[in-house]
Amino acid sequence: MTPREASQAPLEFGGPLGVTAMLLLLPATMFHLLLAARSGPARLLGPPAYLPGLEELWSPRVLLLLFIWLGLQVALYLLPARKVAEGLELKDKSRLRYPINGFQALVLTAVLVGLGVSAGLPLGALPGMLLPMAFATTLTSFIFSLLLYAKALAAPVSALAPGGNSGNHIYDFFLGRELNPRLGSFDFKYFCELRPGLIGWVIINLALLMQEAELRGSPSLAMCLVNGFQLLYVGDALWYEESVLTTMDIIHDGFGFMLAFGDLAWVPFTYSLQAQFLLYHPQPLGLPMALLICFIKAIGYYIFRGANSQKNTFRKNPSDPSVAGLETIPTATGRQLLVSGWWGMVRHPNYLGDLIMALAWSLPCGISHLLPYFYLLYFTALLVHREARDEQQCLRKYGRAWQEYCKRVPYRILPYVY
Ligand SMILES: NC(=O)C1=CN([C@@H]2O[C@H](COP(=O)(O)OP(=O)(O)OC[C@H]3O[C@@H](n4cnc5c(N)ncnc54)[C@H](OP(=O)(O)O)[C@@H]3O)[C@@H](O)[C@H]2O)C=CC1
Ligand SMILES: CC(C)CCC[C@@H](C)[C@H]1CC=C2C3=C(CC[C@@]21C)[C@@]1(C)CC[C@H](O)C[C@@H]1CC3
Repeated sequence: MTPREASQAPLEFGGPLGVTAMLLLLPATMFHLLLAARSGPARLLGPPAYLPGLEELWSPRVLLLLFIWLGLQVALYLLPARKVAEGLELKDKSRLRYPINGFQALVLTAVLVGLGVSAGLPLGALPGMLLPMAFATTLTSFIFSLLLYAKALAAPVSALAPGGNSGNHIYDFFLGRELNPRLGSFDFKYFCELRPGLIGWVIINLALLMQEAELRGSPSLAMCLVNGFQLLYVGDALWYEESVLTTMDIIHDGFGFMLAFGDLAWVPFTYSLQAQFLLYHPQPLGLPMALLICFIKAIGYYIFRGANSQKNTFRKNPSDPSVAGLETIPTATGRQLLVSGWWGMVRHPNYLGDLIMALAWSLPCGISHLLPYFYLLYFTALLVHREARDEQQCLRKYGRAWQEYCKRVPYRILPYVY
């Protein structure tokens, strides 16, 4: 790329050195977690009990299964949608169109899996295939990201992501050079963000529950809670699918290894860690404690959904009766910022709700091990970093109005603490 074409956007994630470390560390962490969950001591820190050989990781049959899964999700994506939504305006003033049929894909997948299981599909065998499945998915994500990068090299400058065209090949491969890579109307980033990984996570959880029921006669209360909570989270994401169109992943980040690996491999294989842990380390859970955990989950969900819906309603129609009475700050762009309601409590109330829910997902696993709390730790780091990135973008977008908002609402995620 000539220097004229390279973007001047500041480098993120520690620049080329930082992303090289992440390229290696992310898959290594995922495999460490998969191995630790099935090992006796289930240690989050410290070396794994053993290192699997290639014969344990590589299976052409599992690769075929992965492609069948991806093919099924592509087919469901291409089915007629109840609605086609428009994305935000792009640099060239055009808007892309996106099918809103993610929830339909979840329901149809559940129906197909249900039919398969009643016809003898051994879903309980999936937990035994997680290692080769994660290996096949990592390999697929890597090759897919290489193809995306090669495609992006031929893309016009107007199609590039603001942050992923620094001119450094490794950095751009990791962050993603092209903003919205598509084949015809098929949008790779939008498809990957919400379908194969997120729905795959629910299926892996269900398989772990079925395997537990096979081993111990019935699924444990802890396993049922983890399955129910995470199904609610995925169902909610797909029900409100349209709101993903305004996230930084869609409007700002390119589609490279970070999101391809994150969406396809990281989400299903690490977000299912609590259920994996419970299969190999059953935890007693009494009814009073279960009720308390449900209460924590309900508070988290109430804040998460309340905050996200309030912002989405306000962005779509500021005169909607449910948000019309809220106090706002005008900005030079013509848009307004909410300064009362959920968004007057902290600057990221939705992150607070999400973190409370993350705590509720780990609590059914007891407090004897740190491993099931990995998601909470990782997610706190992800959201603190994401909040800082969003803050920079909002400051660029809204200038003085954003500074005024920060003065009026001084805390970022946790009132009076952070
Ligand atoms: N489980 C997981 O791994 C992850 C989950 N998430 C969840 O996904 C959801 C979306 O998160 P994310 O995309 O990071 O960010 P948000 O949904 O919080 O969106 C941030 C944007 O909201 C707008 N905004 C900020 N403050 C205000 C205000 N006061 N009034 C009106 N608009 C405001 C700004 O955009 P603009 O003004 O342009 O509208 C800002 O860029 C969250 O609930 C998060 O918890 C996110 C990442 C990972
Ligand atoms: C492992 C890497 C360092 C980072 C990978 C990040 C991705 C796993 C996440 C980036 C943004 C995400 C969002 C969601 C899932 C995780 C990823 C893909 C949601 C779909 C989760 C459900 C919420 O309701 C919406 C989220 C949007 C962002």
